[in-house]
Amino acid sequence: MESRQTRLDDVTLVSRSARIPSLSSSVRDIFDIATSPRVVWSAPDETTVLGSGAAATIVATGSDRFESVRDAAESLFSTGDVHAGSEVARPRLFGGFAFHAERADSKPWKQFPNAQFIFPRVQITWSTDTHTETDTADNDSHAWITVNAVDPGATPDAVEYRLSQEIERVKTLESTNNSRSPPGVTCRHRRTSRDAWNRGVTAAINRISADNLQKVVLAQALEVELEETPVLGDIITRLGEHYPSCYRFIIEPVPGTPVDQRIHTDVNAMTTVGSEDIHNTSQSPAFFGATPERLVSVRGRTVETGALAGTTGRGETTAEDEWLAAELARDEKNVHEHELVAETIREQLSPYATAITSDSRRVRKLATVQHLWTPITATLEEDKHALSLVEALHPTPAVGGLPPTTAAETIRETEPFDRGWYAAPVGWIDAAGYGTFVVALRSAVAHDDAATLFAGVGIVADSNPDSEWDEVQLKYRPILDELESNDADDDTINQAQSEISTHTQGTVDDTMNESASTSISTPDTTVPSESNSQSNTTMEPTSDADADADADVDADADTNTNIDDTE
Ligand SMILES: C=C(O[C@@H]1C=C(C(=O)O)C=C[C@H]1O)C(=O)O
Repeated sequence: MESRQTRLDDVTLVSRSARIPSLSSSVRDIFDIATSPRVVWSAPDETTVLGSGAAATIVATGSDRFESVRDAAESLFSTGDVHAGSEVARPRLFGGFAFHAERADSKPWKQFPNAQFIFPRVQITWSTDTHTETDTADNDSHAWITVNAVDPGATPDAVEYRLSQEIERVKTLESTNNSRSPPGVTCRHRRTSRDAWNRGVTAAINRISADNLQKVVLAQALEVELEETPVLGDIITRLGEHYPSCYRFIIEPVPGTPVDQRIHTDVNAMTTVGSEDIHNTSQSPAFFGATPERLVSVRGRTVETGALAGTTGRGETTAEDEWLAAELARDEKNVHEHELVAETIREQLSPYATAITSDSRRVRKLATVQHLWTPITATLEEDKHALSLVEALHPTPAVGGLPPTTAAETIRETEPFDRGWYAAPVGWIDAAGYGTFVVALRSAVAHDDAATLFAGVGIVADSNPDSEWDEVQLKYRPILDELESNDADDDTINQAQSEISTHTQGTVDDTMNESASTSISTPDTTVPSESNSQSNTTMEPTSDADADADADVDADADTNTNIDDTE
C-alpha cells in the first residue's frame, strides 16, 4: 500500500453505514476476500467486527506511545463527518501495542510497529456475537457495513456510492460453511530449552528471595512449521466455538507503513474491497489469539477489568475437574500470586476512580485450563479515554511482575526472544474514547507456512520450574490445537461446553457464557503530523489415571516429531 504522512487539518474523515438484514456471510466467509490489513474482533457481550483495508493508520513508539495514539485518534475523529445510523456501526480504530515501549525488530515482529491502530476502509459489524453459519436461520441476525475514507478529497457522495457497492458485494457473497482442517504441524522449535528455563526460573526465584522482586512472569516462544498456510478465518471461528468466553482477535500489520511518528492514509481508500486487483493474496503476517484476560473496558465512567492469575489444568472426569478447581482455590502459592495482581490493579485504578468494587475470587474454567479470577469494576471521577486506563494498567503483574521495573529487567534478561505484541494490550477505541482492551495471551503470529506461539507463567518465591514448564505447555494448547491436524477437536469442544466459573465460596456462576511517537497514514505526500507533538469442598481424584491427567496433556504436547529443544 502506498501511504503518505498527512497533516490532520488536510484530511476529512467521512464515514457512512448501512444495515444489512439477515446477512448470511460470516467472518469466515468475508475474511478470505477482505483486503490486508485485516482485523477481526470478537468478544463476549460485544458485537463482532471485521475490518478490511486501512483508510488511516496510527503508528507510535516510545514511552509516551499510549498518549500519542490517543491524541492522534482524537484528532482523526475530530475531522469526522460520520453518519453511523446505529451505535453498533460507529467507526472504530482497532489495534494494539508491543509489550515493551521499544519496537521489536526481530522475527516474527519485524513488520509490527510498536503501536499500530487501523481505521478500516470497510468495517462489518455483526449485531450478535454468535455470527457463525448456524445463525443464518436466525431472523434477527443482521450486520452493518461501514465505509470510511480519510482523504482531502473524500466526499459524502463518493463514500455513499462506495457503500452501495460494498452492500451488493457482501449480499451476493456465497456462504460456504466449509471449515477447512488445521494446517498440520511438521516441525517445532522451542526458543527456550528446558535447561535454560530451569536456570531462568531459579534465578528469578533467587531474586525474589533476595527481596529485589515479588513476582515475575516469564514466557516461552514455540516456533512451528506448518504443512500449509493457516486459514485464519477458520481458526478464529473455531476458537470462538471452543473458547466462547474468550476475546478473539486477528490483527495484520499495515504493509509498508513507516514505523514511527506518522499519520498515514491509504491511497486506495476509495477502491472497492474484494475486487480482483486488490484481492488479498499477500503473505502478511498476522497476530491472532483467544485470550481469557480483559485488560480494561471503558464506557462512560464505568471501567471493567479483573485479575486473572493462578492456573491449573482441567480434569478428565467431573470429579477430578472439581478437585483441581478446589485445590487451585485454596493453594497458597496461587492465591498469593493472584492477590498480588488484584491488589496492584486496584492501586493502579485508584487515582482515577471514586469507587472500586472487587467481586469474590472465583475459579474460571476454560477448555484447557482453570484460572483464579477476580472481576473488578470502578467508577471514574471524570471522563477518561480508554487509552489512559490502558496506560495506567499495562502491564499488570499478571503478565509483568512486581515491582514493575525489576520485573521488566528480569524478563528482558531471561527471555531469549522479543515478546512483541504478546501479553500486551490489543483492542479498539471509538470517537467517544470508549474502548475494550485485552491482554494478548493464548496467541501466535502466523507468518507464511509457520507460526510462533507464546505462553508464560507467574513466578513467585515457591514456584517450581518443572510445574511452571508444564503450565506453559498447557497454555500453548488453544492455539496449537488449531494448528495441529489431529482428532482432539471433539474433546476440546466438549470441555468448552462446560465453561463455567465457580465462586470460591462454592456457588456456581455462569457469567462465563457471556473483551512515543505517533502516526496516522493517508496517501501520497509526507508532512509532519500535528499530533506528533474457592470452592470450600475437598475432593480426591477418582483414580490414579485421573490424577495423571495433567501429565498426559503435557506429554501430548510433546508428541510431535522434530522437536528441536535447542536454544
Ligand atoms: C502469561 C500468561 O497467562 C497469565 C498468567 C497466569 C498464571 O501465571 O497463572 C494466568 C493467566 C494470565 O494472567 C499466558 O497465558 O501466557
